Amino acid sequence: MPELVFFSGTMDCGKSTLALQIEHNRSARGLQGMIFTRNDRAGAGKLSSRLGLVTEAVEAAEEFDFYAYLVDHLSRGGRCDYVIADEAQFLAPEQIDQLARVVDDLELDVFAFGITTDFRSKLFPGSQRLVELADRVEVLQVEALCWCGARATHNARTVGGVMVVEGAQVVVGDVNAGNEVGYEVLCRRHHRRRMTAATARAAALSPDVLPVEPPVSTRS
Ligand SMILES: Nc1ncnc2c1ncn2[C@@H]1O[C@H](COP(=O)(O)OP(=O)(O)O)[C@@H](O)[C@H]1O
Ligand SMILES: Cc1cn([C@H]2C[C@H](O)[C@@H](COP(=O)(O)O)O2)c(=O)[nH]c1=O
Repeated sequence: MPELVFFSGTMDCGKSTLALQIEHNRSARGLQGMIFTRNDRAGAGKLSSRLGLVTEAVEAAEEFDFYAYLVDHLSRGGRCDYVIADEAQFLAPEQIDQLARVVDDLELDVFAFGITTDFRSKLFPGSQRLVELADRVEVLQVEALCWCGARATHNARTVGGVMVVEGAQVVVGDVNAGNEVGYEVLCRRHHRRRMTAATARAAALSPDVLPVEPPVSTRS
């Protein structure tokens, strides 16, 4: 039975790498996939992973219709055995509906990859629709870590090194970027407290932070 699967996680947890692995393993067995992406950091029409692998993809822009594109491709005698859609958080809800129709009416597996929530910890509309429609939601096994060592579950945006909670939902960027706009993955506790690795380091070094004395009753 073909499925719509949503592989989700924070930034930098290996989603694009897994997309490339699924593509590799299936094409090694003679299957032919159609790869789509939107706004990959490597540029239009690319699906790239931080491990250095990159492959060509169809750029699914705003008005792109996945169902119509695939019907057209197949009716011209083209082949497609499965579909991969990376950076699926950027897709419009209607485009996710099209992907579900690809599964149900064209009987193709669709593997979608994306982050669930934005820098404000709000759902991206595309991810919300995926959670609503997917046959399965898979959280990636390789966990990205917060600076404190806990599992990172949230994405923070920094502007000039400072965590922000206001701004446009979509700003293409990277972790460890050192650019004006960057991203950092954090656990919920530190996302709530707006404590990035840099602010935690600064607080630890600050002379304003006094060493904490244990309560009198516990002193030996
Ligand atoms: N130099 C490296 N050596 C080993 N693994 C790396 C290296 N750089 C990145 N990675 C792995 O790649 C992951 C990021 O993969 P990527 O597919 O780009 O993530 P995503 O698409 O989820 O943002 C990191 O979590 C890490 O496990
Ligand atoms: C949190 C957040 C992220 N983005 C952008 C930044 C990157 O370009 C992608 C995520 O890519 P990855 O392969 O999962 O690392 O999304 C954004 O536009 N808005 C956000 O809030």
